[in-house]
Formats: sequence, structure tokens, C-alpha cells
Amino acid sequence: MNNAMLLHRLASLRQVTQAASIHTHVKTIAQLSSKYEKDEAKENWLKEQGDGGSVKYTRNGSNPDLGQVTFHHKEKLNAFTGAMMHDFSLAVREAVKDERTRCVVVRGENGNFCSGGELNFVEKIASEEGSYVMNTVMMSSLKKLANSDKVSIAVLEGSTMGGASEIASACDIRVGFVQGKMGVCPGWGGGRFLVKTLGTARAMEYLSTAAVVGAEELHKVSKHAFVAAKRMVVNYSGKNRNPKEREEEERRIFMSVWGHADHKKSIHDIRENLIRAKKEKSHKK
Ligand SMILES: CC[C@H](C(=O)O)C(=O)SCCNC(=O)CCNC(=O)[C@H](O)C(C)(C)COP(=O)(O)OP(=O)(O)OC[C@H]1O[C@@H](n2cnc3c(N)ncnc32)[C@H](O)[C@@H]1OP(=O)(O)O
Repeated sequence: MNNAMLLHRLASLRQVTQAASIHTHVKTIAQLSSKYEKDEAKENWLKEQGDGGSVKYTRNGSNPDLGQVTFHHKEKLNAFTGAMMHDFSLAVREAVKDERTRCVVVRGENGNFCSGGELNFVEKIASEEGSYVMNTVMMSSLKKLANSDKVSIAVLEGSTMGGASEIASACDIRVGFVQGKMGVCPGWGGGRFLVKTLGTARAMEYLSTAAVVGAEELHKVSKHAFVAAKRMVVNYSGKNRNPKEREEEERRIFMSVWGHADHKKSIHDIRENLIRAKKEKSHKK
């Protein structure tokens, strides 16, 4: 991307910054938090929005120190439905409470970690209520994993896309973030872990380019996602902010882009790309 393009792009960001007010969400969050007081109500709402797949907590028979959280949805590369977010919450609660283990392995079945949100489910909950419930449930699970005294290890085989990269970032040890190209920012509560793990510069690079590529890719990242990425990094790099305020600000930033036209178009585009790729694969056979 040459300088003129970059300057044009940055100039257009100013309009987005002014237009994309996140203050409307403060009232909505207050209403939704009183509607969904208990975690269980939010977990059950997610389960009702999208079934398919499961997440289980097991103990490793040969190694009693090891617990394992496994994603089961191999036909969709372990993409997370609402039912899997529900199960993930229960599995993480069980894993961090298990006094018999010292380490939790987080992995997907069939040689893939996880391909992020399941697209039909993601499209179905592309609303303010959906963003609030998904963000609070997944953020709560990632915080439990990150704050537990157990060592967590993410086994990043095959695909680790979108929200899956946030699960990985909450683990202590982990072996790409596509949210930017979808017009959104981390929505499973992974913003804090990205900054904590990578530092502000790398976190901004990951969030604003949606992958580790050259600046020419920058032009594909939605303006709204770019602004949200900057807010996300500033939120966790600013001084004198208490964790609760930062968590609420991360939620507001996410809710300002979730369900946006860019986001809905990206879901459509990803689905089209998958169909095209599948056709190309079948032609090659
Ligand atoms: C805040 C987080 C954010 C959100 O919640 O909004 C997200 O996480 S959104 C989801 C972000 N994830 C993606 O964009 C990944 C989409 N998938 C791919 O790009 C590819 O599948 C890839 C690169 C991961 C693997 O490609 P490969 O060619 O190896 O496999 P296929 O594409 O043929 O996939 C096999 C099979 O799985 C289905 N699939 C894969 N990912 C998803 C998904 N995220 N949701 C639903 N289904 C998914 C794919 O359609 C194929 O199914 P089939 O029935 O055989 O067509």
C-alpha cells in the first residue's frame, strides 16, 4: 500500500471513529445484564440458538496429572456452535476445579484445533443480545482458564481460526486472528490475552491485519474492525484502569462492531469462499 492510499484510509477512519458511537451500548448492556443475571441462563440461551458438536472434559487415563478439554465437531473442523460454547463453559469449570490434575490440555478432535464460530450460528446471533451473551459467556470461560493455577496447553493442530485464536491466547502455552477481515474484533474475550501475550505492537499488528501479512492486506480489513482493534489495544495498554472497567470496555467495543453490515457481509463471503473452494477441490479429483 503506498503512502497516498494509507493517508486516504486513515482519513476515512476519522469518519468511522466519529460515527461508530459505542455509547449506545452502555444502556443496552445494563438492560441485558439484568435480563441475564445467571451464567446458566446465558449458557442455555446459546445452546438453544445452535446445536451441533460438543465439548467434553476427560482425565487422561495414563497420566493422572493431566485433564483434557476436547472439541468434538470434526465435520466442521470443530467450529463452535452455541451448544459447544455452553459445553465449553461446563468443561472449563470442571477442569479448573479438578483437584486431581495440575495441567489442562485443550484440543480439537480429528487433527484440527477449532475453526472459530460456526458460521450459521454466528449469523443467527448477529444481534446486540447475541453479542452480549456470547461475549460474556466466552470471556468468563477464558478468564477461568487463564486465571487457574493449572497449566493450560492449547494443541494447535490443523486450523485455528477466529475465536479459536482467542481460546489459544488464554492458554499458558500454545503452539492466525481472522476477525479483522470479518469486520469485527475479538469477541470471545481474547483481547486482554492478546495484548498480555504479545504486547501492544504485535497485538495491534495481528488485530489490524487479521493475519501476519504486509500492509497491502490492510486495505481488506474493515474500517470498523481497524478502529475497534485500536480501541481494544488502547483499552488494555492504558494505565490505572481496573480489570472490571477494562472488561466492560472490551465488551462495548465488541458490541459496536458485531452484527454490523461489514460483519454480515463477511459471513456471506466466507461461506461463498468455502463453497467455491469445495467446488474447486471436487473438479481437481
Ligand atoms: C469472534 C469470533 C468470530 C465470530 O464468532 O464471529 C469467528 O470465529 S467467525 C469464524 C471464523 N472462522 C473462519 O473464518 C474459518 C472458515 N473456514 C475456513 O476458512 C476453512 O474451512 C479452513 C481454512 C479453516 C480449512 O479449509 P479446508 O479446505 O482445510 O477445509 P474446508 O474449508 O473444506 O472445511 C471442511 C468443512 O468444515 C466446514 N467449516 C470450516 N470452518 C467452518 C466454520 N467456521 N463454520 C462452519 N463450517 C465450517 C466447511 O464448510 C466444510 O464443511 P462442508 O460441509 O464439507 O462444506
